[in-house]
Amino acid sequence: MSSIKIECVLRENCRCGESPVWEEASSSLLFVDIPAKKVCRWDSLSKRMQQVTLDAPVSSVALRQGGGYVATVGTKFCALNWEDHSAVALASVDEDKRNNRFNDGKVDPAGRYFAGTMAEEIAPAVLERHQGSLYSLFPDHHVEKYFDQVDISNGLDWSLDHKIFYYIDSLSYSVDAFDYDLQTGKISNRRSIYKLEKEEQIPDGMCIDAEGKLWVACYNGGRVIRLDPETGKRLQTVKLPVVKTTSCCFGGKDYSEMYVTCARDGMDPEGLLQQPEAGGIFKITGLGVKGIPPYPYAG
Ligand SMILES: O=C(O)[C@H](O)[C@@H](O)[C@H](O)[C@H](O)CO
Ligand SMILES: [Zn+2]
Repeated sequence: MSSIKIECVLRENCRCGESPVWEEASSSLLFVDIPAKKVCRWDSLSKRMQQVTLDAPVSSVALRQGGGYVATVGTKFCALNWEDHSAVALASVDEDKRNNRFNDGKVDPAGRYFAGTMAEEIAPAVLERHQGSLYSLFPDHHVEKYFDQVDISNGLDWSLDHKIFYYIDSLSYSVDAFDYDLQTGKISNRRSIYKLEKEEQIPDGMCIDAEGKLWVACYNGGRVIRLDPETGKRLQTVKLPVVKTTSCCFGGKDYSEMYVTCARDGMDPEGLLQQPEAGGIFKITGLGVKGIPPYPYAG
């Protein structure tokens, strides 16, 4: 039996921490704080934090083949230069929707950067409905749109054989799957593989483990859950000492640790007193399962 340990490794007070990504080359965790417009990089060896502040909400970050990063900033896919703190737009979406911004994003196994949009929130999960769409930025910088009518575009990942794309529109309270064509980047045959239970609250960020099972961070649920996408069954629940858990990824040595982001926005003063680590970065060890490395953007 493995014994699970949960530890707040960085008390960062993120307003809305999101998009954790492990960078093996520097033993660092990348993540964003969306409303604070920040991309952060925490060196797990030196415990030092670096950050770049941009001029619009930054909702996801990813590695870039050949160095540097890409990020979704406002409604733009951007290339991020860590040295000079610059963000250069590679493509723009939703230009007719002034109140929209990107939300979660991740790179597919062929190096395309997938990310979806949403209307800006008035309060957490309070927003104009059906304004979002799902897009991907191809390595040649052209953008393809998959569908619209999304409420809060969130967690995404691909099966280990690259034949299935998993996706979460938070307000559907469902984890969905599509058939995936890695050659073309096309998706088809949408179906639900898991409906969240009431106490699990709102599905947010997601990642896959080396056994092909899905881990979903439950916003307002204070937990990550492990799902078997084949049977539609929940296999495990890991509770955290903060309620607004937003996303998760594997990292550390051999991807044997899980990192979880969370939010402070939307918590009342009493909640913040009870959960002083809200907005921090959590590390879970002893899960007994590993993750896989993140794919870098190929453009
Ligand atoms: O990070 C996100 O995905 C959204 O931008 C957040 O605002 C919350 O997670 C959402 O409100 C919960 O559904
Ligand atoms: Zn999210």
